[in-house]
Amino acid sequence: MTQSTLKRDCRLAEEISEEIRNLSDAYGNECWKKGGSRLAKTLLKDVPLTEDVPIKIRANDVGFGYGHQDILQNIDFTVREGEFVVLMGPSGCGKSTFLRLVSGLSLPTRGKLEIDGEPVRDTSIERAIVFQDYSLFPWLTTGENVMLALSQVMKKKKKEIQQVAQEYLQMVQLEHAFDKYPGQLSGGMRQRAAIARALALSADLLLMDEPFGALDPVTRVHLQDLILQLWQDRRQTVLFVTHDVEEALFLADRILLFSPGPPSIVAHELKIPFARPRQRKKVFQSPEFTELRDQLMDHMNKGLFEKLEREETVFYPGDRI
Ligand SMILES: Nc1ncnc2c1ncn2[C@@H]1O[C@H](COP(=O)(O)OP(=O)(O)OP(=O)(O)O)[C@@H](O)[C@H]1O
Repeated sequence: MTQSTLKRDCRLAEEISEEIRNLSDAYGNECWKKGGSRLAKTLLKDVPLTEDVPIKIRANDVGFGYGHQDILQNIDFTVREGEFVVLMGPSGCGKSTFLRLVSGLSLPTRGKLEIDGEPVRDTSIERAIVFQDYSLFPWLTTGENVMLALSQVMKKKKKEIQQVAQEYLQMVQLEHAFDKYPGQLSGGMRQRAAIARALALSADLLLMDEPFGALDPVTRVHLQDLILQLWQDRRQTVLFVTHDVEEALFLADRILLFSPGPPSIVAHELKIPFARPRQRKKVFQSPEFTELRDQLMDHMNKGLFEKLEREETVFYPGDRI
């Protein structure tokens, strides 16, 4: 063994023991399974996604409808562990509906939807979701909303849980709102509180439905960077819905574009080649960025114009809120 490999292995051993200490502090002994999987992800965080990475979500001919109206049809794709996948498509095409299916809040009316090789039958603490309408408990303060989520995954005393909740609220610049009720917050603040609550769960799968829709541009940029930073550290699998083309290109490994529908299918898939960790300026100024943005806009416009040619109603984002 050379001196440099010895040094490298010692450093790795130090990192492993440090991580084990952190995990044991954070979760206690009951949660070693979860701790072990986080440890593996932490150690593998800089390893690129390859075909060898296990499949997290598999949709096989998935369909869903309300009554006689089919909303989603023949949805077929896989998402690998640790992938950041963005879902895009015109308003009303079924992106939120698909997130509900993955979360287990609704079940497919046809086809198979699996997570970790098991059919989705119910909701799970391993799947954190940020809804468009924030859905905080109005009778709890902002801090209590985050603490409630944390108490599901941390076996700790109230004071420690309170401290961690404060840290998550600080991440979304909301530490001053700990004792305020959701009704006392602005829409953007409620949205940030819901994001803090979802992040606090450290779930394997993070489902985000237009999480930055109500935010001002500066806060939006801050939260995009935060999500990417946390994703880089934790390597959660993320499904993220947005109407913002630039946001999608900056965040995603892959973009799935739904057709206008209903019923909608996954009409196009775009792989995003920018190296990680990503630097905003570098990405936005690259020639590939402009090319990908134009490609994506072309695909989105094509779907909409086809729909108009069939003389169907086209909805705009926000029409249905
Ligand atoms: N509870 C419901 N009952 C009947 N139809 C519904 C219900 N919820 C949603 N829909 C319909 O399902 C379709 C898909 O809605 P969904 O909210 O999934 O679209 P979306 O792509 O997320 O839209 P947006 O971008 O506007 O949020 C729409 O036509 C909508 O009207």
